Amino acid sequence: MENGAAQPVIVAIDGPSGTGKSSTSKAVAAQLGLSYLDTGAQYRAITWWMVSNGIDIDDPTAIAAVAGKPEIVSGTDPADPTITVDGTDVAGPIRTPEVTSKVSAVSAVPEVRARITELQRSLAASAERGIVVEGRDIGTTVLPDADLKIFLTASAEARAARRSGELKGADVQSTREALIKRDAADSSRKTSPLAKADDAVEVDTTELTLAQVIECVVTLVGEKRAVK
Ligand SMILES: Nc1ncnc2c1ncn2[C@@H]1O[C@H](COP(=O)(O)OP(=O)(O)O)[C@@H](O)[C@H]1O
Ligand SMILES: Nc1ccn([C@@H]2O[C@H](COP(=O)(O)OP(=O)(O)O)[C@@H](O)[C@H]2O)c(=O)n1
Repeated sequence: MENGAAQPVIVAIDGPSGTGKSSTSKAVAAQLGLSYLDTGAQYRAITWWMVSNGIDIDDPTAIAAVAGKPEIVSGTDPADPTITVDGTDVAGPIRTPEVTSKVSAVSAVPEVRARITELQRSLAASAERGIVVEGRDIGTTVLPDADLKIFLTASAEARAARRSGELKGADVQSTREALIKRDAADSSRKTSPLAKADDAVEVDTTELTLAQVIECVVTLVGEKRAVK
């Protein structure tokens, strides 16, 4: 685009846990002046609400019945992404091992996905300069018309090493097993499973530094913008 008034650009970044989606998406959005949405945080937030309200996580009917109740609000500034449930800041509580172990079951419930998908589409539509949205089903289901779709991968070993580096003291082997279990649940659910869209660019980050992955995505966005 000429005269600096770039059209909004929508970037979808999907992939399994620990492939670098959050770090890459935040940095790309910040560099390009775009909004940023962590959709995993939204699924974690609704899971946190279910746990806090004593909903039986093994009962999809019970989850479906209350899926519309919590008000989940995401702040989309990549320098300060926020997440609240009914006005309470839940950025910390949504990262506990308990929520992490229950989020796949809650996010497999179709009523939960419908609710959260609607929020995601509305945030993407209102992002004036565009947005980087990261998750599991963004390119396939939430934003199938995204300008650019990226699917990040990495070996289970690399992903487990990265995650246990974050969770101080966590043992790599048990982190690896937990990751593999969550990926299997996310990939095998019926409603919008974790999957690469046919038109997504796959980037294997196993041997790349975070800076290299960011540069790769920024370059791909530039190429898309040039032909828009
Ligand atoms: N290419 C990379 N090389 C090394 N570490 C990375 C790379 N990408 C991300 N990380 C680190 O791995 C951890 C998980 O990354 P994150 O972006 O949260 O992954 P995801 O959102 O896919 O689960 C973070 O500590 C991050 O700094
Ligand atoms: N678009 C998305 C994003 C996350 N999720 C669910 O939310 C969970 C947490 O996502 P996350 O991105 O915070 O996970 P991490 O890989 O960052 O630990 C995933 O394991 C999925 O069960 C989903 O179903 N669809």
